Amino acid sequence: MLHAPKGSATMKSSERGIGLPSHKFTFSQIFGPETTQAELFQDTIKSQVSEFLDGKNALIFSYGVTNAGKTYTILGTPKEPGLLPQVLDATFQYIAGRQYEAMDLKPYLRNDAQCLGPDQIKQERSAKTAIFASFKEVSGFYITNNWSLPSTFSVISILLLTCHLSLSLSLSLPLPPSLPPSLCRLPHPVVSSPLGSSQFALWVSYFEIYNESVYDLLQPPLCSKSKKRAGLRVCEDAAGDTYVRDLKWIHIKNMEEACKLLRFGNRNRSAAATKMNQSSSRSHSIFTMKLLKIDGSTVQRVSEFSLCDLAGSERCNKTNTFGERLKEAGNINNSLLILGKCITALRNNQTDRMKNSYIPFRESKLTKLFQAVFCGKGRASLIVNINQCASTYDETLHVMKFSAAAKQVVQVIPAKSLESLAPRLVGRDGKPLEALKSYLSEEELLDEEDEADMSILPQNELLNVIESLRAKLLAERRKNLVQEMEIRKEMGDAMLQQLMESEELRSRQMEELKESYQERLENTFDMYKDAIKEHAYQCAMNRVEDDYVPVEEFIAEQENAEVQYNRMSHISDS
Ligand SMILES: Nc1ncnc2c1ncn2[C@@H]1O[C@H](COP(=O)(O)OP(=O)(O)OP(=O)(O)O)[C@@H](O)[C@H]1O
Repeated sequence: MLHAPKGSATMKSSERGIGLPSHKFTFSQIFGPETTQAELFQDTIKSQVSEFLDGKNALIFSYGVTNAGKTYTILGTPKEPGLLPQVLDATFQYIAGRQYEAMDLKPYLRNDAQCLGPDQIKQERSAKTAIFASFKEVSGFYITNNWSLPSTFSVISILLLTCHLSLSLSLSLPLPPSLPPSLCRLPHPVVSSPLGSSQFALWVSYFEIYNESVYDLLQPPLCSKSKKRAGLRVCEDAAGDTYVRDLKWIHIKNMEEACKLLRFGNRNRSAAATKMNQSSSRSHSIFTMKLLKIDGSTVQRVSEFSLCDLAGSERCNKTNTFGERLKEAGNINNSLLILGKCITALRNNQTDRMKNSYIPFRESKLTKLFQAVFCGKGRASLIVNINQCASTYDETLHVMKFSAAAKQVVQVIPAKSLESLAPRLVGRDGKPLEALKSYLSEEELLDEEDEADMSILPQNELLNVIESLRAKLLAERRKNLVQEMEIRKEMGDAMLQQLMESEELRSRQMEELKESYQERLENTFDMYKDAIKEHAYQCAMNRVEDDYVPVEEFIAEQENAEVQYNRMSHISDS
């Protein structure tokens, strides 16, 4: 239950009769400030860790306003290790004694693995050595970045009643039928050690999305500050799954190595002080583990577990944001906005069978990268961090509204029934497929309030009912509009088809006509040619007949001419 404090924008609005001063939200689970990190792990993501060890994908987000405890939830402190070190610890316990030591099998693209040659293995080893060489011996379990805060600030942080609200966007996949039943049980601590001869290799990556660019946090820092870090590209593999190209994947064997990598990555992470948090994270950081299950020298499966520490959602005026910080805030808010839009569109598509809203996964790097998980290839959980600080009330309310929308994505789909549908839930374009639409029955789509006696509802509940009815009416209108458009499109298509067919017929007839004219023309031409030839021959024959002189007459004439000539020459001589 959120009650707007005096002076907050929400309270001011409600005093003017717009909106309510109190809001009620429902979450999967709520944890108070007394909750330990171990309890949080047990009650939230433990089941996802066991699924990960069983070969499925998992994604955890920590979300909330700046300074609400997101980084604390994910990383924790040396005394209170957060979710990430606990997941790593559980994984190493699970694969203990069954680690695949050779580094010749490495994750490739999003879900594949590749076999490395001797030179590539050498490169992998030297990349790992280069990272570890930058550390002196690490003592202790886990060391985060700068946890020491100014004394005034530490007082404030003690007063913070940081809560973790957990909800999950569960789109779980069925267990592979080949899995032995022993893997489904969860004794101490998360999943029992596997039976059989399988071995496991754990590879990790750590990157951040800062100002909509992806940077590898396991890349050695640049020597010169003037040089710009190289951003990495988000690409798609043949199956349409996204992956970060040229991202460093490091093979780790124990918690000490994991701890060093985390320290290395955290040093590279873009954190800058805002007015509200001295070590505020200005980027979304994503730590991903890939577990390769290997039989002999063949990779049987690759499962992925990502923990995403989102940058704080914030309004610019509160956090004194200028220049570079302002640009960061814009990018942070934009990617969170897109995340919100995707979740809202997913929810809308699930609640309205006729709706097929566009889901803007591609509009931000964050959602593009995790599209597959949202679309059924794994299970996503959102851990919402809030604090009771009155000055961030309006932002916190915003966070809660967003999370409430995310929560509804889960409520519509019973996870068990989803299992058989999950792989077909959403197409590559992010649109939900027919399977899900037809799965939801009319009754499931009717809210309880449709059947309730509304007169007994308090005013704010009535407003909610009105709001929901308004939304339904709008959805209905939109549905009708879509149907009308579809009919128009169908008619247009049919007319176009008809036009194209008649056009084809016409051009075929033209062609035939042309051919027949051509033939007739050629025949006439031949006829004329023959006639001309005949005429020319006749003329020639006539000429021959006219000019004909019999031979005897010709000879006599010749002789006569000769005599004449001789006589003439004699006269001239004398
Ligand atoms: N549950 C908790 N118990 C004790 N201290 C906490 C708790 N949650 C947060 N803190 C402290 O509050 C301060 C702010 O927390 P943190 O840096 O995790 O916030 P954040 O939400 O990640 O902020 P940003 O988004 O700005 O990075 C830190 O000093 C952290 O140690």
